[in-house]
Amino acid sequence: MGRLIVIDNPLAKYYLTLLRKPGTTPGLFREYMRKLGFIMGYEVSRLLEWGRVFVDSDHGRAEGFYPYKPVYIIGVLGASIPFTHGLWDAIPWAGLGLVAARRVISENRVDTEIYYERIPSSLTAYTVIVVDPTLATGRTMARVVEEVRARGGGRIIAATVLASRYGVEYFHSRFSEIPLLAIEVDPVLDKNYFITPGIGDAGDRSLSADMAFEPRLGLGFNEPREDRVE
Ligand SMILES: O=P(O)(O)OC[C@H]1O[C@H](OP(=O)(O)OP(=O)(O)O)[C@H](O)[C@@H]1O
Ligand SMILES: O=c1cc[nH]c(=O)[nH]1
Repeated sequence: MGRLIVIDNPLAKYYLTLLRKPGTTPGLFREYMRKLGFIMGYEVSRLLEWGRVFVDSDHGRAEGFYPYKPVYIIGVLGASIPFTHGLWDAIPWAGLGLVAARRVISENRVDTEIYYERIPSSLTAYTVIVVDPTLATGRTMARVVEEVRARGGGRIIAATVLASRYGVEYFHSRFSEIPLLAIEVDPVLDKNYFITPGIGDAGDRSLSADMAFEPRLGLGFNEPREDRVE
């Protein structure tokens, strides 16, 4: 069985708790996803390769670290935009590749269709982090890993917010050597291939318009008003 790393951190679990609530508006959903991306970047950094370096401060020499091997992040569009952004904030020296994928669900079958790719033709020099906020059946993550492999990507790390137990098993049955990091793993994949209890449709919730944006200010933008600005 492959290596599953479930992030043991109350701050991460708190933001996931907020993502689960159906009342979390798209603006806040994106904000919490981005924070989770940063936390995930912090955890992924333990698996990156670091070199040691001497650094001279004004008062003497100390030992420090520097990123030894270049990194590429591959974000899976569209749901992963805020999560990927947060992870990139944590590891800003990484390159960013994008793959757009959608699930095609037919009777008793789910496939992943890739409809856009912007990844370097060779990834041999890089540690590659594949980032997608949900891993339900695991088909999308596996399909994107195949694309990375086809470009010579050797050292790969998979990062998600929420996985299903089934998805983890499927992913590791295909790629037992790839570490998979998740904030949490839920027990059930329902008959529509959704993670249960889950966070709903992460794509819709991450990308939708938000007429209640900045609810903390109580502005209530979605209340109709007469005095429109022309
Ligand atoms: O593990 P899987 O069963 O493959 O499901 C996970 C995929 O589902 C979601 O994408 P979706 O197909 O909803 O597309 P979207 O991001 O464009 O909404 C999510 O972002 C993953 O890519
Ligand atoms: O539970 C799920 C499954 C696929 N995609 C999602 O966004 N959520």
